[in-house]
Amino acid sequence: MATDWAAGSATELRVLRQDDWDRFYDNLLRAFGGATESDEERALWRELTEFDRFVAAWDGDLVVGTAGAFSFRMTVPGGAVVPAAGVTMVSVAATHRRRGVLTSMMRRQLDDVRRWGEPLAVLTASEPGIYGRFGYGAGTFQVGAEIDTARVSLSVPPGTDGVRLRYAAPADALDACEAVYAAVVPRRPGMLARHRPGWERVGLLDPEGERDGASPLQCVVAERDGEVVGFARFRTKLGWGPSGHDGTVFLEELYGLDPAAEAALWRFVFGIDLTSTVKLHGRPVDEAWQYQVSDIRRCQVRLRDALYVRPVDVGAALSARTYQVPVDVVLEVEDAFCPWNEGRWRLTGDAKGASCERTRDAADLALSVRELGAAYLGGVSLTALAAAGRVRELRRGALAEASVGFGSAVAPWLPHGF
Ligand SMILES: CC(=O)SCCNC(=O)CCNC(=O)[C@H](O)C(C)(C)COP(=O)(O)OP(=O)(O)OC[C@H]1O[C@@H](n2cnc3c(N)ncnc32)[C@H](O)[C@@H]1OP(=O)(O)O
Repeated sequence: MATDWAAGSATELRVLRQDDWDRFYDNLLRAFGGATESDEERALWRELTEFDRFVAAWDGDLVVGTAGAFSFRMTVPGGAVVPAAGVTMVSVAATHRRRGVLTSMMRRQLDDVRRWGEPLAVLTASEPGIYGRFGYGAGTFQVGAEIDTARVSLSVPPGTDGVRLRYAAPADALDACEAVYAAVVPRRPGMLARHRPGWERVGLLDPEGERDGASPLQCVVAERDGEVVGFARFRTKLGWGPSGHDGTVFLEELYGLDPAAEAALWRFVFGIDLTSTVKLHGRPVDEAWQYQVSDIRRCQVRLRDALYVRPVDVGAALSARTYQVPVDVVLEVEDAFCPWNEGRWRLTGDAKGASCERTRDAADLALSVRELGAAYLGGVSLTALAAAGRVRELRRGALAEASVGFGSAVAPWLPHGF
């Protein structure tokens, strides 16, 4: 069995065995505050664990560190769905913190991802300060909002009235909802294809302890001509104040195959009787509802970092996506943690395809792999990163060319955590 040693600690890394999963997971839960969770949730995460891609750090017979990498496939600009290691379940016991255990797990993991031939690693971070040193850049952002639906109305596009809505038990509608999800995946960079059975059930987890007094999960499906064209999952919590009802809708998921299907679902969510607030989180930054509301200020929109992206094989990652306009630039890449990426790469590409090869030519832009990760999905502009001092233009005009090329007509979006 392969082993590594964390610098400065007597901690050994081993691939996770089935028998050790409970100890692995208990370390993770404790690091996240020690909350208990339902048997159903625990069983599902065990089912989703890809044991040969997960490691535990051991101090003698104690699990003191955990990390895993799901074998995701992620949409990239241009619509290709590309292998990406979904880094997950990272924890170090507080008794063993700040001794390099995380660093040793990240070292092992990125070496593994390279060996598996996956060009990208992605994650959602518990704290934004942790992963930059390992080459991850924030590549997608997401919108949360608290909408005063007593005062904010929604104007909807033609065709919305032709969409029929009906309630369904979330589990009964699962297959139809999954078909909608699968159809939407190629449309936005950052979306994850359901790569293994079980992922479709993550959205149905509904532990009572996490409802905070709200209803069990509800589901409404949108249909046109008998076909399911969208769905929303949400909870409601009714309340009564001195002026009457002040109920809230907690929106968990909403997908539509076309603008009218989406608008019908949004209109429904805005209009549920006895509610006057809609709270939502994790939505795309460019979603249509923001341009359909009568008063965006009363929606209290806020932005948050979501998916962190790390090119593990710069050449493969940059040639897997397409570019909005033709680009021909030499990138000088700095990557201290994965030195195989360091040096100059010539990227040539357009909306049809791309190649990215080693070169000795003079560099046009200099940046670290973290900035490349941030810009990769098209949601963070190289021009903005240059203004922040994180990208250097070495040939006049190269920044604008690359920045437009790397952009995406639709904002990248990570629809769910992992
Ligand atoms: C993808 C996911 O699963 S995200 C979930 C991450 N897990 C959590 O947040 C659970 C609670 N926290 C923990 O378990 C741990 O504190 C961890 C995993 C964040 C860090 O583990 P440690 O073993 O203490 O990290 P390690 O000692 O390897 O630190 C490496 C470097 O990162 C820095 N670092 C570690 N944690 C943090 C942090 N939360 N914020 C900023 N910097 C950090 C260290 O200071 C160190 O910096 P240096 O190299 O300049 O000295």
